[in-house]
Amino acid sequence: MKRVMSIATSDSGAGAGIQADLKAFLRCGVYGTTAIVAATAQNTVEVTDIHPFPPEVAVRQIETVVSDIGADAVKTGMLFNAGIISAVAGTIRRLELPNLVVDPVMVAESGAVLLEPEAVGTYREELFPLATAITPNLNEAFALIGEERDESRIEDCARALYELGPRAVIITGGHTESGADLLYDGERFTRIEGPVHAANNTHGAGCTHSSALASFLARGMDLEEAARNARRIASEAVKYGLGEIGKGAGPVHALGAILEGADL
Ligand SMILES: Nc1ncnc2c1ncn2[C@@H]1O[C@H](COP(=O)(O)OP(=O)(O)O)[C@@H](O)[C@H]1O
Ligand SMILES: Cc1ncc(COP(=O)(O)O)c(N)n1
Repeated sequence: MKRVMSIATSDSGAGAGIQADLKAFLRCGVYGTTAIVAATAQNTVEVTDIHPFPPEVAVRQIETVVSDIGADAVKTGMLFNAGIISAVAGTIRRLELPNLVVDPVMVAESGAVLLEPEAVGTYREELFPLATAITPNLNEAFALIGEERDESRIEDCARALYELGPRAVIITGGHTESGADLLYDGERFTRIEGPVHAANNTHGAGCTHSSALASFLARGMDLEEAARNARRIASEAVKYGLGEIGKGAGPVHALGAILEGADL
């Protein structure tokens, strides 16, 4: 079984973050491991607290897991501050970890700020150059290049992000008119189309997408095939989203499709 590590933050409501990543790994047929860099006190409505751990806590978890279990791919999720981003980037570089997917989480579905504003530069300078792919949503994509969101300029935005050094950029489509993800590999643009579902229960969609992408890269798919399958898994998780859990945007359900009709 391929091994994929999530370096990210705990969501106590378990819709997004590390908890969503583990569910997506299970769905994608890989063995998931975790380095937890911070804890949020969070539900489907709000984030009431964020506790970042000292950067060394992330480093030790990554080293300890990799020295025994190894990793065929890595995804990063919410990293919260510059110190953590820098320590994670340095460790990934030193251990030469393959197939890095960077999901630059900045704002929660509920509106809470999940990245200290001054940490944007650390993402751009230290982590993006190591990435096989970065997977911002439309809002994050424009925020990362310091511009106002303007969907008509999405290709220029992808080009500007590509110039920062990742091997590819995928701007996810949950907040676009078409609902398509946009893949840019420095040569061509590919629209990753698929069904658009009534989008009420999307808490964790981005986390599920980036975890699935890392899983399919670990399993040996090329980037385009991995991106198509990642959109399929994320959109399926939205389709089966759990409206009855919590009072806000319900958590996605990564295992919904395969548990349907299962004898529990
Ligand atoms: N309503 C929806 N129907 C189908 N797929 C969706 C829907 N919302 C999001 N997705 C998919 O989920 C993934 C995450 O997208 P997005 O919502 O843009 O990220 P985030 O959760 O970080 O805001 C993408 O592959 C996107 O296409
Ligand atoms: C700990 C944590 N990580 C990430 C997200 C973003 O979630 P989404 O996948 O909905 O963008 C979150 N709300 N909390």
